[in-house]
Amino acid sequence: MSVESEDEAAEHETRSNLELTRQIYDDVRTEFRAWKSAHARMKLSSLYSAGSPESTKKFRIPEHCLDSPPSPALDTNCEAGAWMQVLNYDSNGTIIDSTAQPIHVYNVKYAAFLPFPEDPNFPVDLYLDSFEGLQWIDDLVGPDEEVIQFEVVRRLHIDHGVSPEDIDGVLRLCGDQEHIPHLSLRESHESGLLWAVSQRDLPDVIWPRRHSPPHFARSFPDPKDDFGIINKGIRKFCPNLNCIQDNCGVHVSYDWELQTPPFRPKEPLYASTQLLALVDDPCENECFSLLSEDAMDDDSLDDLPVSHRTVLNSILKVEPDMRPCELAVICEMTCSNVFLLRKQVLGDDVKTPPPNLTKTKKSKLKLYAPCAHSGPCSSTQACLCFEMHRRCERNCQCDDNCVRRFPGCNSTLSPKCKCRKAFRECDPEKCTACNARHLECTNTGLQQGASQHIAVRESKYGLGAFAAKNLEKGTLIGEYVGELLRTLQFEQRHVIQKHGHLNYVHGFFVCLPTADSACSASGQNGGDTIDAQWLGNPTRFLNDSKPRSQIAKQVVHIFVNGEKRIAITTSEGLEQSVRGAELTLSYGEQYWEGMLLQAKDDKNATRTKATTKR
Ligand SMILES: C[S@@+](CC[C@H](N)C(=O)[O-])C[C@H]1O[C@@H](n2cnc3c(N)ncnc32)[C@H](O)[C@@H]1O
Repeated sequence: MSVESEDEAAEHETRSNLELTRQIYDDVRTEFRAWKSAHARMKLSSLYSAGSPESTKKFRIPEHCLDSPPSPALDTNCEAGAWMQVLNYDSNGTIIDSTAQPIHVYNVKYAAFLPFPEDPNFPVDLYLDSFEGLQWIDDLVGPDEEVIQFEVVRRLHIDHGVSPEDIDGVLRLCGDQEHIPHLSLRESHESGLLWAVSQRDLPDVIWPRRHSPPHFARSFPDPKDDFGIINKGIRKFCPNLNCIQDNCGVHVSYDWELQTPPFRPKEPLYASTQLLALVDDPCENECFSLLSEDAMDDDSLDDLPVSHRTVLNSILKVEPDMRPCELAVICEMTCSNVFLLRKQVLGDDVKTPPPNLTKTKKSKLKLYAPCAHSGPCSSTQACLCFEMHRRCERNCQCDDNCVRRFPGCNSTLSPKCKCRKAFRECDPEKCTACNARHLECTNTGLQQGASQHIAVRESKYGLGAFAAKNLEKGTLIGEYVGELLRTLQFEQRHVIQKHGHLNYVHGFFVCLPTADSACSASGQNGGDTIDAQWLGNPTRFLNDSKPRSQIAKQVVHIFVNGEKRIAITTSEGLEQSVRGAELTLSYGEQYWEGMLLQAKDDKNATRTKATTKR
């Protein structure tokens, strides 16, 4: 076949694939629309039968109004000419009447929806300001389009045998010609149409000719690439080691890369013979510390199975300085063999700390991120914790005995407990004297979920929390829990809650002045806030003690295994909170300043609106 005819054949195939794809697209779109409207009708009829008054109203913006450009800012006079037509339906779906109402046009470029749209006092500009810096994703493939494309791909591949490569080409061509945003099937192991679809619960569309979904080869890291496998796997879990949630949505920030730095091979800090200094007592597994000098130089390990070598090699990349006695247990080998193999693999030179492996992005350090680098946590290693003047915590990748880590207490006596003084709960891994591991220690209340029974009932300011029994001073009443908000969400919620004069947001910014120096900056959630409006426990009903009450409680921000949490306790200064008394705490002047300012602004806005109308 000549070169020209080969080209022609390829062109012909592309053209027929394109026609086929267009045809399939048309079919799938028609089937999907039919399914969707049947689905919507079913929903609507269930609403009618439930007799919901809302179901008899529908809103529609007349089409000619959609053409008008949105006005740059709040357009109170509706100059852009946008109207909303309100149609009233009876229970048979017949229109009873229709009225046209002018609508305000906001340049809502970023906000998904506007709260209190009918309330002229809502601070729209302030609310929209909090969305600054966000933008639409231009090439977003909508969820409906994704379902349609997935089905098109399935039919092309299963019914017509088109290869994944050709499908990619023809989808691109079709998308470009018809201006349909599209994804290629696989862009990386974490992006592309197939990956996006695998992340969703697809709607249960009943396609006329449903087959099993296509299986396209997915790429996995090379089985010999230990770090590739670890780094692919760790993304499935929450980076916070205290959390056991897979695909956790609470602790994972938008900046995954920074929050969970990939694991990298560690450089050994000790020469093999220097490991002898780390052994106090020889282990019972043919301990290397008992080897004669001659035997130490013998590096013939002929009898060692290959699988043992492979396992040890992998572990040495992650923990090169682990004691041979411990490694021997993990690898099911004798301690002497571990020692000899380590010597063979890593040599016997004293290692100097390697150059910086982790380049940290300083501009993004607002969020808490654990440190991850080789060598000790010092200025030479670009250690994030060192730079931020904070302690290393459990999520950091440094050794357990890193000097920047809080050492834990070695005391069973509460006034002497270093952890209490530093506003930390005792650490089950470090505080052995008080037996924190088995939760015998009294400084583990938040970890144990300890709380006091609180009665919730009407108070002077809406609902309030009341002591259900006499409470001794210093008693942990409970933990202030709710949704963990990032700064941006916090700003948005704050505007809404202040407007409603009901605010359940509690910040982590404040820290008691006597706290450990690590307190102000460190913590997995430093800089975040807790919002108890929609989720919480009875501590959300503690009102403010203004004017000063005799039974004020205190809020303490406590470190629990590297995370900041909010404990509410009865004040140390007071003898006892009696049964039936209202439990209150001080919200702080700032809280009320914000709320009052807002109330004043609202009043002024009403007055201005009224004057303008007149
Ligand atoms: C965390 S909530 C407390 C529970 C609230 N009373 C309820 O009914 O859900 C805080 C809100 O309670 C009200 N509040 C609490 N203490 C108050 C006080 N001393 N004076 C006026 N309002 C107060 C305010 O509306 C405030 O935004």
